[in-house]
Amino acid sequence: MSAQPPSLLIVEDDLALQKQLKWSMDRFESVTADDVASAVLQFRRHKPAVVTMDLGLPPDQDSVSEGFRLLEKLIELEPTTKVIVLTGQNDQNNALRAIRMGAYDFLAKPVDPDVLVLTVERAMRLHELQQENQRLLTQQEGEPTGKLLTRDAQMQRLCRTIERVSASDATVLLLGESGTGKELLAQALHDASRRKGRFVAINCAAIPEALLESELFGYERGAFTGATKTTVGKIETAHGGTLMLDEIGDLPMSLQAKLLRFLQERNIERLGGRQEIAVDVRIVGATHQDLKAQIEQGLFREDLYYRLAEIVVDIPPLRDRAGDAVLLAHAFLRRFSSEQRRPILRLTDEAIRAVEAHRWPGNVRELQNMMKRASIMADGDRITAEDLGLAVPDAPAADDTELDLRTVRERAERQAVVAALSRTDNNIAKAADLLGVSRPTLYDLMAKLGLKT
Ligand SMILES: Nc1ncnc2c1ncn2[C@@H]1O[C@H](COP(=O)(O)OP(=O)(O)OP(=O)(O)O)[C@@H](O)[C@H]1O
Repeated sequence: MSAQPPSLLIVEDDLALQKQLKWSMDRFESVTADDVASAVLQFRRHKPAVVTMDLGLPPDQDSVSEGFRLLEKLIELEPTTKVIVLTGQNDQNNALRAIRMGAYDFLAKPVDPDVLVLTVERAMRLHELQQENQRLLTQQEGEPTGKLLTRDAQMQRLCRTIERVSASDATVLLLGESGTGKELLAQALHDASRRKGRFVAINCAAIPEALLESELFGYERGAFTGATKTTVGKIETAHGGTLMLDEIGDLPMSLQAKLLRFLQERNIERLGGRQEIAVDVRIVGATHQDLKAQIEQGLFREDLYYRLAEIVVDIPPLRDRAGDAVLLAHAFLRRFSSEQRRPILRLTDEAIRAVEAHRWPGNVRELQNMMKRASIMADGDRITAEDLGLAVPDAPAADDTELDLRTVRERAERQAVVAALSRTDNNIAKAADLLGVSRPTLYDLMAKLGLKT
């Protein structure tokens, strides 16, 4: 028995030819079959990456019906398999039909062994890369920041920072416009920290000043009129976990002092209480405000700022993340389509350009809401710029002042690849077509630029 599992299945009913094919492709571990039943059996058993198959199979060698039956079955069993169909000369129609059904490639008989080996090799390479990509994707989903979709280099770096600081107890300050994903990142930080307690978020801007103190610190029974029972505050609720103070720039001065005291001493006193309660909580502050400017205006305590800002994470707005708007638009459409049990909605090319050009003042939240509305309102399976209420841009503007050729080239390459992948919703074949390169070249480029599908 060979050490390697077979990666190639050769389906050919002419045994002499089958032997010849096996011999000419002896660099691959292969198994053979001579009809639909034996091919399916071998396929299920070995899950080969590549199959070469004849279309004329028994019992009806002169027709292509058995061949197509097998092709359909193989693609159904494993859509990622690369099937190479060997057709008769002048059999263009069947070749095209096979490709439409999901075959990877076709070759006309008699097949040149060198061409065959080359085609199989490329198919194997592609299969391997796709498996690797799939593995990376599932791995990414398992990561704490896996729910955060991005292909932007700065955002990816930021995710790694979040994962890295998660193990420490450092207080983290997330700065970013509204809807940029601050809460998503705070939650990811908590998940990655493996702190056993809960993740609790409180929006400091949404709660009236009079109530905010009791919300945060809790109160004892009888502390004020209406305090009929002792109630723990958000800080205590998050004991052992993470407390996100959203819109911390809106925290009233009186509470800033109290929060600072808590951060220094790590214990709280409930309203109306006399006892100090030690609380172990990781604080994550978040705001869309410019805290430094607020400090200058006397609206935010500088000492509190430095307590909060042990690690500062600047989240870029969506408009500055290359390719992300379209990537997210596709992802949201897929999610909403499946939630509404309807076929996946697609953006027209014009809609894609409009999404790319829009400034997204409300960032990811605005985009998410727009896709949700569009998916509810859509009549057919296409969404136009008009459906989205977006203007169609004229021509892409270029304002590149960078003149170092290598930097310019690399940036342009990354932009083009990211845009092509986003536009085609990660369809490698279509993205490669758009870019005018072969699929293997695109995979090489993606590897070089550190991009995942
Ligand atoms: N990169 C992303 N990938 C997927 N979903 C995202 C991403 N960024 C944000 N979202 C989603 O967008 C919505 C808004 O994000 P989130 O609430 O985290 O933003 P925020 O910065 O906290 O907003 P605000 O400042 O208004 O509170 C959420 O539903 C979130 O799940």
